[in-house]
Amino acid sequence: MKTTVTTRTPMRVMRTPHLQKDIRLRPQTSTESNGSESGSTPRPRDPVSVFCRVRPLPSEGDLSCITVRNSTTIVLTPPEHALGNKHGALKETQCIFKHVFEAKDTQQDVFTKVAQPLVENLIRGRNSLLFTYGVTGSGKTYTMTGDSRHRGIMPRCLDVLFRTISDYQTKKYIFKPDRLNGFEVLSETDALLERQQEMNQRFASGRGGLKRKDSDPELASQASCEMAPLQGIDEDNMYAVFVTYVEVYNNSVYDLLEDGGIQKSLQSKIIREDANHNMFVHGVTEVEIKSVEEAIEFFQIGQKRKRMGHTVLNAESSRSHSVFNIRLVQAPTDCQGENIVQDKRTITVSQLSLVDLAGSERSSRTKNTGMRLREAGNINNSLMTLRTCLEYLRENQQMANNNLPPKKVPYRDAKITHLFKNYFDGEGQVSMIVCINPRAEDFEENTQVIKFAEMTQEVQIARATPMKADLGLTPGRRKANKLFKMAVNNLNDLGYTDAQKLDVDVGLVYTLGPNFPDYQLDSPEAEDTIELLMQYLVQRIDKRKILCDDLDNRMDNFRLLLMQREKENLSLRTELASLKAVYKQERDRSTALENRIRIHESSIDVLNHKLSNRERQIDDLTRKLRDHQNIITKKELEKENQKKKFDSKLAVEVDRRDRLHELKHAKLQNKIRAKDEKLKLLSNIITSDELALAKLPRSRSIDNLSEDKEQQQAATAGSIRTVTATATPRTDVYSGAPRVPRGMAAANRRHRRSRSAGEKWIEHRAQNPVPLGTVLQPYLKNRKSVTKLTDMKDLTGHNANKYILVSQDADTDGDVETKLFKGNIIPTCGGGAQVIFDDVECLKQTSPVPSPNRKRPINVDNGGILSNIGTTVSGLSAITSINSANEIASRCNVGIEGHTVKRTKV
Ligand SMILES: Nc1ncnc2c1ncn2[C@@H]1O[C@H](COP(=O)(O)OP(=O)(O)OP(=O)(O)O)[C@@H](O)[C@H]1O
Repeated sequence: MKTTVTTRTPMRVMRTPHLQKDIRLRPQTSTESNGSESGSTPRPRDPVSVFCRVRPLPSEGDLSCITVRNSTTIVLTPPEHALGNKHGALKETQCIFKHVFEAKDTQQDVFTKVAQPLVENLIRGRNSLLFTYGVTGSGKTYTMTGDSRHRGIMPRCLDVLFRTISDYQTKKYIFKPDRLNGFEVLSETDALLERQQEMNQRFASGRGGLKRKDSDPELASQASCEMAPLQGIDEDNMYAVFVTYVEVYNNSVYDLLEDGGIQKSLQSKIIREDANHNMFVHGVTEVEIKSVEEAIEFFQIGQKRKRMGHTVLNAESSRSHSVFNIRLVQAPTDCQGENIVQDKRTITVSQLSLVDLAGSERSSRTKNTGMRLREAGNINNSLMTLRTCLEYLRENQQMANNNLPPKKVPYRDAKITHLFKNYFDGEGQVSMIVCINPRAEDFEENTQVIKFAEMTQEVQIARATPMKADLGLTPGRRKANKLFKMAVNNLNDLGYTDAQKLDVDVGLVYTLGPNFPDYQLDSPEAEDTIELLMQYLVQRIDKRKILCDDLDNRMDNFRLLLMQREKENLSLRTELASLKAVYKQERDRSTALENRIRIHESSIDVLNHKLSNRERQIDDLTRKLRDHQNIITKKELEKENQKKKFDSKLAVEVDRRDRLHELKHAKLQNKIRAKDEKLKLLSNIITSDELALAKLPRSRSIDNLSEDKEQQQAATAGSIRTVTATATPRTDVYSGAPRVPRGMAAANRRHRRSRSAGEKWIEHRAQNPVPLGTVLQPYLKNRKSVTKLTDMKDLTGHNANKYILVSQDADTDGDVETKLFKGNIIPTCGGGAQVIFDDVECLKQTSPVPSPNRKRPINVDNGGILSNIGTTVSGLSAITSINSANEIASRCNVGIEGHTVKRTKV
């Protein structure tokens, strides 16, 4: 990017670097000014600017000896009591100054007229000296320093200076004092290290160093200012401010900012001359400051040290000269206007010295003795030396026109004159404020002061020529760079990311510099003009050479760049062609892919539609499933509840049955015991019958008896013929003919009788018997069914001769077992009847489905009473047989006892 910045700062003086051996600002030396000046081109000179400030009268009753006539003139009127004014011998004295400040004039007025031009000098690289001169109490310190409400020249100078350079300050320690009145340029890294070291030292310990408070309201109020920044700053330079504060007391120089305690501060310093013939206090503490508050803080530290030193030395503050130096260091920035050129020769140092001189009263008037007298003597000596120096300077300058040899100026006679030798002897601007206390008592001292001021005004000081290095860099580059960066940032914000890669070009601007000087040779100073023109032409030639070289370089660079671009262009064209082919292929491929995508998209739509339908269905089904599950859960709960109820009922039932069973068992036991006794009785009867029968003839009756006996035995022994009804599938098998048990006689007398021979059966059964679902039924032709045998007539009333007892039981497996106990009814001699059981038929209906509770059949050996008829006879059947046998026995009771025992249920 090419910048179009063509404005140049007015103070720039072109000077080619190769001609400049040392481009530091270098005031002329006394030798040059006094001796060799005659032979060289005369430099423009300005008289010392002397201002007068008349303070208000200390008290209302005081008489004044001063009258301010106008802004430049005062009149000194001798009071009547003044020395040598007998009979009005003394006349009024009128004195003219550059400007006279009256009592009503403010500190700002004084600053604007006196000090502001000096600060402008400072910024432009010129040295300046301002000192206040006057008797004690005339307002020197008030003018120079002021107080918190009426800030003096010094804080105002700092304020306006920092306001002016605020945007152009370097970081701390970029410039570093070399302890020989010069400066070095440090790199960013070194400066950073220095800053870190300083910070470490501050935090390390609370040593009595120059530690800075963060914010002091008093300082802030002193620092606050309403002044506008000054014009004319070189915006391509970077600036740093350094201050020193020294005191000259009894012709010794003390450093007021020295770190290390009062003892060290009281060690006097020596004044030395640097390589450029500038005078400086050797080893003085030079503090870099970055704000006006910081500067005032250091000033106050110095003031404090000054007071402490005076206490130690038993001195008076107004007996010393104070010198507060503000040094402005500036150096140009590089071609990009960003960093400082790392070359110490490019540094320009300018200085503003603010001097508050001690009071100038005579010792005879103050009537001092001893120490004070010595102080006064020293003060007078130093002020006298100043006066002498200025007088000699004036005389030398006046005599220079007459070609007379110059007088040696006695700068070294006093420290204060020695320190400022280069101002008077070299170049710069010197200003003096003469402070006057207008009271009549100070008339004589004021007269002396005014005489000194008049004389000083006649001294000419060479005008300072700022020597700034011209490195051929483009003026305004810093601003251009700043603008360029702003533009780049704007472009970046707008989305042009490539903008960041752009480089700013703030190279040389093709101009030969300032206008040609006036070259009219008809004036008396023609020779000077020619000299000036020659200098100007040399500068122009040099500048032209620089520009030509730069142009050649640029042309070469441009050619190279052009060739490079052409090559790039060719390769880019080839690349473009191949890319176009690739692009076409890719476009075809993408079209095909797009078509496929379209097809897939339509099928995806169909699938999506289906999917949504399916999802709806799934939702419906899920909802139904949930309903069903709820119903099932509900039912299961109900079932569970019912089961619980049933279980509880069952438990109650089982309990009740168990109890009944136990009762029955106990009853049975009793009955068995009774039956046993009865059986014994029966056997006794039988035995007695046998004995009776034995007496009868062996006949058919015997056979019958034996047959009956057999039947009796069978009945007694429980001869059982078991018929097993197998149920596969649910069919009942009835054997019909009873089988003879093992070990029994094969003969069955019953079959020998005809069935039609008049058998008449009494069927004794339950009220509602379970119907026999068997194929084969018991054959009972003439029968009468009774449910109860309550009376004898029931057994004999029907001419029945056969008795059958039908018993039905359901076992645990649910099988129904029907038993038919058969017997003959035999009338007894007592008119009763007895039943002799001779047969048992057992009909069993077995469920075709095997019950889980059904147990494997077991064989029971009952000692011949119960025969085991194969494995098909169940254990339960056997037990039933035993019960049946018992029952037969109980039935026998009917016959034996003549049914005396009441049977509730058979
Ligand atoms: N122009 C002024 N307006 C108002 N007050 C002033 C003015 N000049 C001086 N004073 C006051 O006069 C007093 C003495 O002034 P100052 O200390 O500045 O005198 P000085 O010349 O510095 O004395 P010394 O030589 O002893 O240092 C101070 O209190 C100050 O406020």
